[in-house]
Amino acid sequence: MLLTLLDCVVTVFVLFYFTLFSCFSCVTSSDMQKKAPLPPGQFGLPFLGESLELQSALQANKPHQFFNTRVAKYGEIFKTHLLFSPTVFVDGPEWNKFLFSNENKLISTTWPMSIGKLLGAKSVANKIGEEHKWLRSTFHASFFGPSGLRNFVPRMDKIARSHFEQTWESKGEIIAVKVIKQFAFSLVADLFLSITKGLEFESMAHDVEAFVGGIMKLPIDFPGTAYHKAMLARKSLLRTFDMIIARRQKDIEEGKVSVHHDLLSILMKTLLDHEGHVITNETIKDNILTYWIASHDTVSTTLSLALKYLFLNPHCLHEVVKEQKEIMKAKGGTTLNWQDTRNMKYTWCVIQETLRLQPTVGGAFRVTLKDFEYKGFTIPKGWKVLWSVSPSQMSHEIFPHPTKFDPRRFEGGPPPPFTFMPFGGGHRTCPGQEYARTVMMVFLHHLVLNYEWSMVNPNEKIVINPMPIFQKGLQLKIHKKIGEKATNNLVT
Ligand code: HEM
Repeated sequence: MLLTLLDCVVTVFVLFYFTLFSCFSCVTSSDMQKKAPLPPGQFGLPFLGESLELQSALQANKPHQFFNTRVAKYGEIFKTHLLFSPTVFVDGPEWNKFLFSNENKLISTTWPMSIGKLLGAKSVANKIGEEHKWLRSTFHASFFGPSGLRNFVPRMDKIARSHFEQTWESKGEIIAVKVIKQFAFSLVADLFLSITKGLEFESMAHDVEAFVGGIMKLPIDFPGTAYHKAMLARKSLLRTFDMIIARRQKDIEEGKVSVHHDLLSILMKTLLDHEGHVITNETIKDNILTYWIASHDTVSTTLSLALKYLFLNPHCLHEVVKEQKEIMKAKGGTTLNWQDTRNMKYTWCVIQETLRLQPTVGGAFRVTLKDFEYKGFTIPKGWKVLWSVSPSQMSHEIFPHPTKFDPRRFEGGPPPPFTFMPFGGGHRTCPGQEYARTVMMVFLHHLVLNYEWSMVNPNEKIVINPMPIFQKGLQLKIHKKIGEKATNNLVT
């Protein structure tokens, strides 16, 4: 009750604050009489703008409808008011190209302060310019690019097999999203920190859940709120990281572990920062946390959606099984390697088609750094611009029969530039995409060779908040393949 009251007070305060901010932005823009006009469109209700309309489109899992109705009314560029800020939306690949080539010149990343605080001052998400570039290339070169990742595919293969044995083997029915999240968590805990079980594993699992549960909630740092729990989880995770780092330092000095053992060891021992010093512990901790959180729901959501589409399109599942059997036979049953995951071409088309039809990350906000003109309209400094993947991914011209699940549309080369961007673009394009692809290929390999599944409710509702969420967590009936069908008796 106290919390409900407090929620109300804080909400009113936040609304008041943001309205003042928005009014200020509007006054600034009214100074620009000589400039091109503002884009057409409506700001909607006081305080709330058109946030409720967007929210209801997301609840109905039809975000493109919010944009399409306005594009039909105003044209390819329109203004609106979302999440307490005047916002401009522009449709089409030409804008995507413009936007992503002007990062840090005309626009910049913008996170609510509350999220920035949770991720930490040294997080890649909070950095811009040279430091941002350096952090990304450091993580790419050490682990998240092909040259780093290829060393870890056999280990992913091992973790996947153990996951299926422990979690799927004896079950008749599962809540798929929950179970796949456990897989994603085990992978990160092992590959980033070499933690596979025990108290540290359990406490991090608990903390990551609390962190993810509070990151998108009202930012009230008061005992009992989801945001407060997330802040506590951050502190607890950093304490655990400290203990692991201290232990690792000793182990490396004593030669007990290789410096290429996992992401942590690689970061601790083989990397230098701008000034030629070893990367700091603060930078390591904030970024391990950021990459961990960024991977947590994205991979599990995408895989769960793929399982749904494969169940609803058995001919596609048949193609995936065929491809995976061929890969397994060609290697005589040995552990998967990097090249195997890149040979899974049709399976990758399935994931891309999944991300086209039901994007895991629907888009992002940017803030404008100065007034600028686009197509005869002024976009004022301090406004937000919203980039959304949905409109072009559901365009009839670019993707004929856009509502049809058709992985083969991705065969024979990528779609036209800036039309299909599930991992974003430009300076902030997802640095975890190769990792995500590899993990998803390994998971699907073991899944389709060993299990059959059916959806308990093929019409299970999905809402977007902010990622697609199955209302019942995707209930699946599963069935282990046996005898002739089970072809995955691998040699380890
Ligand atoms: C299917 C899975 C995934 C999808 C669809 C996805 C999508 C995206 C998108 C669209 C962005 C750009 C957001 C923007 O423009 O502001 C992004 C950023 C990011 N992603 Fe992913 N992601 C996925 C998986 C992962 C994984 C597995 C990791 C880590 C291992 C990761 C780490 C990050 C990080 C750290 C950023 C922020 C980059 C920066 O600010 O420079 N993502 N992701």
